[in-house]
Amino acid sequence: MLKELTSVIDKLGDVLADLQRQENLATLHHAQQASHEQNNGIWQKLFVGQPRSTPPSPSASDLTRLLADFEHLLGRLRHQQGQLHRLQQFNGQKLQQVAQALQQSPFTPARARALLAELARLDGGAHQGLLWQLLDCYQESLRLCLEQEQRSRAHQHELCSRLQQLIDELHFSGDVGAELAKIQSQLLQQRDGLALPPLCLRLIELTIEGCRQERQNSTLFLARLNTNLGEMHHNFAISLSEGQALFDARTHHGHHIAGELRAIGEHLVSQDNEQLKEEIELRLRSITHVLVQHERLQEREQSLLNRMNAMELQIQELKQETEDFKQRLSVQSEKLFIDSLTQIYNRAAMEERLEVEYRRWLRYQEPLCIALLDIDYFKDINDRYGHLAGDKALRLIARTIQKSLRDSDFVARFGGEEFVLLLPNVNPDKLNTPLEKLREQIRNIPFRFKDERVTITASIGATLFRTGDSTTSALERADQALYRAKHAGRDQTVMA
Ligand SMILES: Nc1nc2c(ncn2[C@@H]2O[C@H](COP(=O)(O)OP(=O)(O)OP(=O)(O)O)[C@@H](O)[C@H]2O)c(=O)[nH]1
Repeated sequence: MLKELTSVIDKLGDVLADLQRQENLATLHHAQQASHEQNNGIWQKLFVGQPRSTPPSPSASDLTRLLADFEHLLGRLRHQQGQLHRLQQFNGQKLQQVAQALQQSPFTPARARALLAELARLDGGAHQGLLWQLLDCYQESLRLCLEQEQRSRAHQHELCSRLQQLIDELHFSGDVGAELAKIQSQLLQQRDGLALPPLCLRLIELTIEGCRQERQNSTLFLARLNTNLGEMHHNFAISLSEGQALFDARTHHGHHIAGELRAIGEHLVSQDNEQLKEEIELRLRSITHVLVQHERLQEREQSLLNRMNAMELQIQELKQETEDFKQRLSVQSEKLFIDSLTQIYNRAAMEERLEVEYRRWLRYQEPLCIALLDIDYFKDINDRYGHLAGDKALRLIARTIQKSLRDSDFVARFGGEEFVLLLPNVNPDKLNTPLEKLREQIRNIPFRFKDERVTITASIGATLFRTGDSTTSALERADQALYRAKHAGRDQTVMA
């Protein structure tokens, strides 16, 4: 997919370069035509009547706008290409790790091993992220089968809900989509832990199948786009050389006419009458000949302009198609960075953003805070009011955190009931204030489960980046601070 995208981006780059050349030519053409008309205007009026007004070139007036649009589009596509590439690398590594762990496990059955081999051959593309999570669930379900019944029930429930969330993120249509929906409802009533591993495997198979189909569709779409761009590139090249040839010919004719007129002027002063008459007749025949050719050139120019009009339409259509494609890409990469339950950023997005903020911190040394927020006794909420109540609480808490932060701050669901916050450019002396305010806001959310008013609290561990820190060392320090907050009785903020 990335390869096809790269080739489309390259083609767009070619078309953009053509557009730029076309614009330069149009500008030059207009400038030279203006000066040419100024020089010969009087003579033209004398011999040809009013100068024929050339219809305004559509490309000249609209090219600048098109160029800016194309450049913008190209820039955004390149940016998205980079983002996708990094994310695919991350997900690819994760996929490899989980697959390796499964390969090495003595409990992995033959069907799963066959699927792992298939996965190694498949380029999962945009779905690598989901695939490694599904493999992770599968590994977990195998482990649950081997565990004691008592402990495994809660975990089994959790795993079912995780799998349902993952299915939510898959947007396959047709048979694959229908079977996924069936599995999702099976997961709702899942009682038997032993049935989970085969269900997981079926999910992985379906994801691979869906991936293949989606890849096929994307490849077809990109191939069509690529062909269209290729044709456009070709047409541009032809029009460009045709335009250049016409321009050269018109300039040549202009010089010719000017030369003839100059010669007439010279003869007027130096020759006697009879000779002068012959000379002028000869010159006029020559000028008439040039003017006929000139008319033909103008017809050719008119047809070139018509072709360019048609090409502009083609460009607009192509732009629309590329815009649609960009939209699809955006939706896809957004989905890759958004947590499906809470609709805030997920861990992958956090890792991207952390890198960006860290590099900015290294460069400008403005205070950067990283904080971990973990909901207290969340397991009790699940156990007492059910998993769905737990999910609802997570959604509300995520929304509360998001609302409480400044626009420049960042929050992501780190996993389970844990969130990570990045607060750039904070006042180190007043760092506690926004974090304590946030903790209070969570505590004051009016939860109501089974007609009971429930207070949910959170613990926060936070730290500022220090000289010599890496992203990992700062994150570990925030984690230790969170650990201390939990052990000191929860519902508090600890700075490290
Ligand atoms: N409903 C729901 N629960 C989840 C989700 N992800 C993780 N959990 C639950 O979050 C709970 C976390 O439990 P623990 O790690 O023991 O932590 P805790 O109960 O919050 O206790 P402390 O963190 O020590 O205060 C587990 O029961 C998980 O099942 C989810 O997406 N939805």
